[in-house]
Amino acid sequence: MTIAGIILAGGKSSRFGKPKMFETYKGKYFYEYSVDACKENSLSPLVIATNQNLIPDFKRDDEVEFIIEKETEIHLGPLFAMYHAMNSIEADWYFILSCDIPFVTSDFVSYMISLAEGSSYDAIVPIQAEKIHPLLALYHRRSLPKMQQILSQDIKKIRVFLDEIDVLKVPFPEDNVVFVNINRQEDMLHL
Ligand SMILES: Nc1nc2c(ncn2[C@@H]2O[C@H](COP(=O)(O)OP(=O)(O)OP(=O)(O)O)[C@@H](O)[C@H]2O)c(=O)[nH]1
Repeated sequence: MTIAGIILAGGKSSRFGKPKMFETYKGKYFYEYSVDACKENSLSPLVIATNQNLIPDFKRDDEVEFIIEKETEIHLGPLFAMYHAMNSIEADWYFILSCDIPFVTSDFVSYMISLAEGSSYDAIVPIQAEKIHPLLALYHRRSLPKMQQILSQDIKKIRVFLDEIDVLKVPFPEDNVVFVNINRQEDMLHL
């Protein structure tokens, strides 16, 4: 079973006001927490999906590749970015990680991966207090055609895609901080 790691680190960061993947927490860029959690689980290939404008600020790392969206694609959102990256990489499963979740841990990634072995689900997605976290989740290669179909209808909502595939929803306790997600400057108060 091959599992690729895909870190989504593009988008507009319009609510945050500046590219949030380069915000720091305890001396590390936000996106580096995702990189490290993937490395510790030997996810390969390990890629960062981003765009040309952001590329210069990422640290060079021999273990990390970049998938770069074209100028016309950079504002198409996470569902497109997932599809674009997954479609360019050969793997059975893809671990998608959002760049704005600095509390993501290797143990979390490891637990999610343990559920993928032998699984016939199309996606394995965490859920906490009834909130689903599709940008910290595993997607099987077999979900790609449905993703493409949804995008071809100009639908950008991941929820619509999830309704069309077979999803294992994995419950996490309410006090688990892994899912703390930074969208606005005031969210930094939770760190
Ligand atoms: N590669 C890539 N990643 C994206 C894109 N849009 C969003 N993301 C990533 O998806 C995750 C969730 O993004 P959002 O916070 O919903 O969107 P955003 O554009 O980053 O921020 P807002 O403008 O504040 O909505 C983050 O990790 C983003 O970096 C995109 O078009 N390309």
